[in-house]
Amino acid sequence: MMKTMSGPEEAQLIHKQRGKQQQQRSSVRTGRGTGLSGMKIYFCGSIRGGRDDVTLYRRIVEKLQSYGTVLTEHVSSTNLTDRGEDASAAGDKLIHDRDVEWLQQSDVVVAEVTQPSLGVGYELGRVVLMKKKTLCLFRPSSGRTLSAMIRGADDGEQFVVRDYSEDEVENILEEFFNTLKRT
Ligand SMILES: O=c1[nH]c(=O)n([C@H]2C[C@H](O)[C@@H](COP(=O)(O)O)O2)cc1CO
Repeated sequence: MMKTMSGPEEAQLIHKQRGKQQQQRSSVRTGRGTGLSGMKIYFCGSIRGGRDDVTLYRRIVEKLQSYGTVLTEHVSSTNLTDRGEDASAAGDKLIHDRDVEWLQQSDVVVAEVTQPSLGVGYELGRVVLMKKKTLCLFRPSSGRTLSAMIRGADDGEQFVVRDYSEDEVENILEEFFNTLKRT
């Protein structure tokens, strides 16, 4: 279980995040190890909404890393519990502000929306206003019905919702990034 952070620990977290951002900026500039010349990808997946799909998030992030830098790689970490990165209110503000900044920096957004999550819903609402190319992935086999506020936001172009089964995930991502190459 993750504990609440002290002031110095929080400062260390910010320092680590800044380092990561700088590293990401430099790999984006060089395009090293990236498919679509250093694309920045924001991946959304449930954290406090429940971690049932974390192994699938890992698979998605691994595939996304062949196309660019995944700003939110931590979402797919099996070490991250449903308590999130930090339980204190100060930590929450850091997480929120950092993630909104990453959303703004991102070129494309991919969200796994099967496990309902307030945070993912919020991120997608912000992203619609930012007019970023967005792919939402939903598994009907879960027995859930996706929120109308996500399914109904599909405009067939900028914001797309795709039903899929787990075994197709890599192919669907390939298809999506191939269409980006053509646009
Ligand atoms: O610790 C966190 N770190 C973090 O980056 N997030 C962001 C990224 C995820 O796409 C999304 C998950 O939201 P939620 O925790 O409400 O399920 O919010 C959310 C939390 C915890 O809410």
